[in-house]
Amino acid sequence: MATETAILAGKIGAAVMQASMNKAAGWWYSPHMAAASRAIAERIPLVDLVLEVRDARIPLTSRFEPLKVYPPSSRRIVVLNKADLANRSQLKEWISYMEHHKQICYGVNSHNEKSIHKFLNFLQAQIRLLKKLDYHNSTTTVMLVGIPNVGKSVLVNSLHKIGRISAAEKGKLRHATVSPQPCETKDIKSFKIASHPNVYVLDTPGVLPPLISEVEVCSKLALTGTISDCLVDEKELAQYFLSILNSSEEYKKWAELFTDGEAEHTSHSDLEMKSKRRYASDHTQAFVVDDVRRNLYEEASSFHGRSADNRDTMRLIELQLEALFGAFRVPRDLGEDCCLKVCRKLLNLYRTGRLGHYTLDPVPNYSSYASSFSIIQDII
Ligand SMILES: Nc1nc2c(ncn2[C@@H]2O[C@H](COP(=O)(O)OP(=O)(O)OP(=O)(O)O)[C@@H](O)[C@H]2O)c(=O)[nH]1
Repeated sequence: MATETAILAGKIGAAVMQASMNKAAGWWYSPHMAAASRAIAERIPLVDLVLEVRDARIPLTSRFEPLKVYPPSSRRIVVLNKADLANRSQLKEWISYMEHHKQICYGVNSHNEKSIHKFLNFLQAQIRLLKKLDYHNSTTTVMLVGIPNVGKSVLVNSLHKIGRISAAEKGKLRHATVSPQPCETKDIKSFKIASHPNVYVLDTPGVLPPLISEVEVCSKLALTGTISDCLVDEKELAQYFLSILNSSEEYKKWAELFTDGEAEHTSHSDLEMKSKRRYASDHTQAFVVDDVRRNLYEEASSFHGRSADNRDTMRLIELQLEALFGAFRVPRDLGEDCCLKVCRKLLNLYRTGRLGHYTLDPVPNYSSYASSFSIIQDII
């Protein structure tokens, strides 16, 4: 079911995003990215361990192309970051899939201290295994690599913060640049995450291939924030997200918010009413998020079109976007801008995990043709 859903949403997404992606093709590949790509490639054979950071929502699409030439080994760990935003059961399936194919893989939420603590322990254990007898006498260098915006800098900051605190020798806290915009990391920088023996982690700039031929791949990268919004049409991106939402089970969880108009008559305290008036246009407020969910649920559950028909699906998406003007309290007198405002708010809620948890890459079938060697190599 999850696989069919992802395939259907993918097809619709590809249809919706075609024009936008043609416009964006290759624009992300700056001279700066080319230089970073060369610098990373030179260092890969020199470091002890490579952590390939991928986005847990797109474990396949976010693979780091330059590592394709290296077979799975104990010198490489795939880190599925932003685990808090992915579908939990599909994340588990992805990790099992990688492990089944001898690729060490770990899911992490870099914003969560407990998750980082566990990951740090796991990393130390891997380093001990790698270095064996030499462990206590040698310094280990770990390099984080990945496409833009997968959370490499947040991960290195968190490892540095926790590792530094637990290390016997405490250094000054440093910070790698973090941003919701892709390509903010410009240089390779080193951070100490353990002492006696020393472990250093190199944060590197995000790198994408110069050209990506598949529209579906580009659409997923844009939706998850790897390709900057200014390179794509945000309305198309919002439509793509809605196609994913409508073909998933996530919106059905919001049924309890839709009480056939009863919500209108529920009595609210003065304080609640005041707060609602004061923050009416702040889409991050819980009452606005609930309104958004309620409207999306109402439109999707009362729609009678065929989900396999692109035209029907697009009609539903248009109805949902219409309904969101009210939910987000966006006045319609702003012309073109008001639609853009609605789409931006919707994308922001999706990207912060407030509209459900989605894994956009289906887990390949272990036993089918997908397990043929060349395809496995493409994935891991
Ligand atoms: N929800 C969630 N957000 C995360 C996580 N890790 C990173 N982020 C967010 O993802 C965005 C990108 O994080 P960065 O650490 O700047 O990503 P990067 O890979 O270093 O980006 P580049 O500079 O493009 O290479 C920021 O808005 C982070 O707050 C995570 O585990 N969970």
